Amino acid sequence: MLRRLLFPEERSKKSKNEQKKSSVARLRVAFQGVDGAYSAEAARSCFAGTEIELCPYPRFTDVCDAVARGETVYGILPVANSQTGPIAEMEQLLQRYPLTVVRSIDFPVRHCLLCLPGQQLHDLVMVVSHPQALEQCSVYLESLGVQVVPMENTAESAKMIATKQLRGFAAIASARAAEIYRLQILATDIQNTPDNTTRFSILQKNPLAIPG
Ligand SMILES: O=C(O)C(=O)C[C@]1(C(=O)O)C=C[C@@H](O)C=C1
Repeated sequence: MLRRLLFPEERSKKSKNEQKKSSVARLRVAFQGVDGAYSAEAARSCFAGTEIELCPYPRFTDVCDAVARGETVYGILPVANSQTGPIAEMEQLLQRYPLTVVRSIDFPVRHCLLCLPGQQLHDLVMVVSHPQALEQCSVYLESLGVQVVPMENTAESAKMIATKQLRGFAAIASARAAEIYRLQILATDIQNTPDNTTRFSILQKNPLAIPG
């Protein structure tokens, strides 16, 4: 107690060290896209109760590279969807990289239509999103009758609309992406099937063998 009073700087040094240690100890998980992507949400749900550090990468192949190089302990990939089936790109990546699927979860994917605050359905000329999300919402999109443009990631599409303040644009993404990028939700549950789920797999380079 007395030492703390006499040397307060010692305490702040220690807490900085502790902070450093805890951030090193956190499990790094690579995902494709930006915050608010379904991959990130699925990783949070998969590691619920464990402190993880979500590490964004632009492409799915970068996620595999990050795990293969040891930059992150885990990576997460969307491997199949309840409506559209197995995702070919992921099957190829799983064959190409010497990585092991250590866990898989079926994550509910509830797509929303997001735009700048104040915009209405009749203002829209273009909808952007990941090709998988566009396919999963094809019925709704046909009814909208606007131009559809594929992008790398659902949350990235939302982020682009917010950053560039794109009027007349909407993104198909999660409700979480709307919150993060301060967009308005024009419609919810726009996927073709109400119980739409995507299977996400967690990858690891050298999983520890369980003794015994
Ligand atoms: O774009 C995202 O947010 C992703 O996580 C990718 C992805 C996919 O590739 O299937 C994940 C879940 C949904 O099925 C739509 C898109």
